[in-house]
Amino acid sequence: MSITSHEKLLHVGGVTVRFGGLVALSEVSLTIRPRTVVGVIGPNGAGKTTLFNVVCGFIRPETGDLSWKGRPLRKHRPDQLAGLGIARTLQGLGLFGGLTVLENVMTGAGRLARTGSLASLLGTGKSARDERELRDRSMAVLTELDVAHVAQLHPGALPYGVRKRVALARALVSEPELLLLDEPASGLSTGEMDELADRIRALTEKTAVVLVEHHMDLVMRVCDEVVVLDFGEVIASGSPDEVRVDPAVADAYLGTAPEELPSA
Ligand SMILES: Nc1ncnc2c1ncn2[C@@H]1O[C@H](COP(=O)(O)OP(=O)(O)OP(=O)(O)O)[C@@H](O)[C@H]1O
Repeated sequence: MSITSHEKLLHVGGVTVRFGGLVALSEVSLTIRPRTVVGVIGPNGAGKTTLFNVVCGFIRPETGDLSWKGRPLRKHRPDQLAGLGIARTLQGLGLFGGLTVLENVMTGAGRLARTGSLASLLGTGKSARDERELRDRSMAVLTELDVAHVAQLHPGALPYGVRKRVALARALVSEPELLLLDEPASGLSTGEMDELADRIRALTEKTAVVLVEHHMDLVMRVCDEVVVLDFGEVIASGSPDEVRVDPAVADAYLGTAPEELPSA
């Protein structure tokens, strides 16, 4: 069945990025449909983070285009993402050490800020009711992620796995239609990774997810579609089952026979 434009949430078309003489992305295209999980995998240096950064507006592609819900996405900046309905978590988490967990989560509400909530938080348009609503919403997301008990603590004092949940809560508070996750499983225990897998699947009730991840077992378990990059090129894409048996993928992951790739 062909994909009609209204079914495309995000489309990346023929994107090329160069750093000096190095081609980090070469004619990369991908489409994210609503409420699907798309994994972006590939060996070190394949271009995954660069692609993530292009979508976030950190890096402008040399050629190619992006569209969001059928409209061109040009010159967008990372601080505009929440307003568009896109949220992200970064490898480095990027939590503010001087704010409590609850305040950190409240800062993720850029999209809601259009109605004044963030302005209220920042004291630029005082509205106690807006702030209360944002607080309640932030607490609800923290509760959903089982970290409400640390709401009044500062993130620096918390275990890494808990901080990762706080970063996820901050991304989710804006109720994004697309969530970009950069290596969400790094540093997590096996149990935490299982919870993360369930969480990502549960998110698809409302949200599409792009998952840039090294942990193949997580990717194969939660993704509807997997895009494989190698040296900046898309060398394979399809369902986890299709990608797992693709010889080009095994070649890219040196010495890894297709049957040795983790099963779903
Ligand atoms: N700012 C930059 N300046 C120069 N080269 C860069 C820059 N960012 C990335 N690169 C290069 O572009 C290529 C793609 O890098 P990228 O970080 O996107 O890969 P990756 O798939 O995310 O790798 P990893 O899995 O190791 O995080 C690599 O060769 C990298 O060295």
